[in-house]
Amino acid sequence: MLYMVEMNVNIPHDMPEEVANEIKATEKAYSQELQRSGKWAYIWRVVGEYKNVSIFDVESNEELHTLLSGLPLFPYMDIKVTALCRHPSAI
Ligand SMILES: O=C(O)CC1=CCC(=O)O1
Repeated sequence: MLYMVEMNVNIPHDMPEEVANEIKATEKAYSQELQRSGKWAYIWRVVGEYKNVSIFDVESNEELHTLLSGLPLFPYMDIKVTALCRHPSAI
């Protein structure tokens, strides 16, 4: 099942820089492992925003929820999930 996931990151301004950098490094490793597995199929930066648009290819809503809620930045993100299916005009 394919999903478009929009993640808008809002790290609190009063979070110490070292703490934020550690969380971002852990997030990067977590996301790259999922990218290597094929479950996190694409990730793009949205120009001019601390936001990404990603495509996930997972088995179920539950699996997607588990992966997203395990993101180290999860407590600091607004996440919008859109389920996708093949367009009838796609070739
Ligand atoms: O920087 C972001 O958009 C948040 C994020 C998700 C995966 C990652 O490595 O960073």
